Formats: sequence, structure tokens, C-alpha cells
Amino acid sequence: MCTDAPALVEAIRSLAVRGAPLLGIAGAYGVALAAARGFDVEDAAEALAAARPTAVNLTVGVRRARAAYRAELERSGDREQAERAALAAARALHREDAEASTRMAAHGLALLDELLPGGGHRILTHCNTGSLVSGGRGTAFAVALAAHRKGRLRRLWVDETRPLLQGARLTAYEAARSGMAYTLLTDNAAGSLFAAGEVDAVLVGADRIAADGSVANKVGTYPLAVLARYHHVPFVVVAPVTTVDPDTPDGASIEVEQRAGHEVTEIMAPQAPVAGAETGGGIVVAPLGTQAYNPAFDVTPPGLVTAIVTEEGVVSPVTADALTVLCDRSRQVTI
Ligand SMILES: CSC[C@H]1O[C@H](OP(=O)(O)O)[C@H](O)[C@@H]1O
Repeated sequence: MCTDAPALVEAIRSLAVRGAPLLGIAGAYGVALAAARGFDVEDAAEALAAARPTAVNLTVGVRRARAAYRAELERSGDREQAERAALAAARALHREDAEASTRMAAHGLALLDELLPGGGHRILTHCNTGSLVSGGRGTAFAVALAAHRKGRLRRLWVDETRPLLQGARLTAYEAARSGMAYTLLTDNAAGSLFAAGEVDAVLVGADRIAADGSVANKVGTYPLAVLARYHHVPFVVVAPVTTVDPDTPDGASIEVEQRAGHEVTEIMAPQAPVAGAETGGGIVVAPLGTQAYNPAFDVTPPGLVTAIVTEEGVVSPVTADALTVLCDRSRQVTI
């Protein structure tokens, strides 16, 4: 339970709180929390927004609550009323995300039925995109859940998602709890599933979608897009409009978060690493001193994306014109 803004910043950095839409909601509540606890709201907003650089929703949520706080403070000069305005903005964002999740699930299921008319979808997903990252039932996982509830999901292939295992730890949990047929696999086993013709479509989330349609998502997403293209399998990104960032022109402009090497050189235990410790607290699987490359995300070019599903509908193909419409919509719903 985060009782103050610095604790929430650390929870976001350590991925105790994670997942693009939820980061936006948490960021907004963090601004309201800072105001209520007497922290400097501007400083807290900056720290929260900087906690993880790739997920644009974090910035969106922080800006939404900060704008509400500033506007009310200017209007009434009353800090308590300004705190309430920031909290109201956070609650509104929470509700909007829950509604967006429901609408994305409906649009995504309709797209799957159009792309895969035979039903019995075998869906591969990466990382975790369910209710643990959302005010509702999530993004990509919400589509798989909708298919399951309509009896049209034959199997959910769950990438374990190294190094932090969001798939093995979280998506498998959500799939089991929902009663859907699912199978966990190592990330490097996905290729053989495609080769065996066992994947009908790929469904993933996003952390930032650039104005040209490039998609930043958990590392390991780009190889799935290449495999999907090679094997003529639809590759579908599911994300709220607020994840589209008009101010990031292309994939090369997306800052990809680089994380600590110990997340790779150790099999991480669920608890957060002890700050300042020589290791991350996990089981060391590489010689001490091993350097590790640990980007948290990778970027998929628009040409490999079959469709982007938002709460506003489906964009396919992913063209500059189509993204212009999404960017305009994003500007309307963000500050
Ligand atoms: C659709 S939000 C989930 C999104 O966020 C994950 O990243 P992280 O676990 O580092 O927060 C991953 O990229 C998912 O696709």
C-alpha cells in the first residue's frame, strides 16, 4: 500500500505497479496522494512521470491530475479543493479506462471473428495485459477473455516473458482464474509454435504508439511480429487511444527503458530487490560481474502490424492517414 508519492514512484520503478493503462491511473492517483500528504505537487508529478519513460500513459495520467489540481487551485485558491479536483480526475481516468477496456474487447473480438472466420482461435500473447494493468479487464487479454466467454477461444499461448516473467506469473494466473485453456511457453519456443501452424493470431498490448504507427511494447514483441509476418498470421495490437502519442513522430523517437542487468543475470524472486544490495536478490544464473543487455521494450514498425484495436475501433492497415485520425483523437482525450 503506497502511503506517499515517493513510495509510489519506487513501486512504479520496481514494477510492483505496472502496465501502461494502470500506470496512467496510478500516476493520477499519485498526484492526488502527493497533494493530500502535503508534498510539493509539481515535484511529485515530475518524479512520477519520470519513473518509467516508455509508457506514455503514465505521463498522460500525471498530467491529467496535475492540470485538475492547478486549475482548481487557481480558481479557488483552496488547496483542499484542489486536492479533491486531482482525486476526481484520477477517478475519472479510472472509469474511462474500464469503459475503454470493455469497448476494446468488443472491437477486438469482432476483428478476430472477421480475420479467423472458423472460430476456435488459438491466440499467442506476450507479457501481461489483463485486469492487473487496467481499470477494467485489460487490453489484449480482455479480447482473449471475450473470445473465451463466447466459446471462441481454443487456446491461449502464454509467453513467459523474460526477464521479469509477467506472462508466467501474471497472465497464467489470470488465464487460470478465468477458466480458459492456456499453455505457458518459453519466449524462445514461440517460433516452433508458428512453424507447427499452432498460432492463429498474436494479440499484444502497447506502451507507446508513435505517430507513424510504430509500437513500443514489452521486449520480445518485435520478434513475434516478424514471425507472424513470415507465417502469414495476423499481429494485432490492443491499446487505448491514450497510448497513441502524437508528439512522438516515429519508432526511433521512442525512449526505450533500459533496466538493471541483474534482472537478466538472476532469476528474479517476486519481491523487489533490496536497494543497494550487490545483487537483485534473485538466484544468480550468470557469473558475478556479467554484463547484461536489458531493454524493457522493443519497437515494432507499423508495416508488421495487421491492426491496432482501440476503444474507438480498429485501424487496419496501419497507415500514416489512419494514425492521423488516432493522433487527433488522442489529443482530444489527453492534456
Ligand atoms: C497494455 S499495458 C501492458 C504492457 O505493459 C507491460 O510492460 P511492463 O510489464 O514493463 O509494465 C508490457 O509492455 C505490456 O504489453
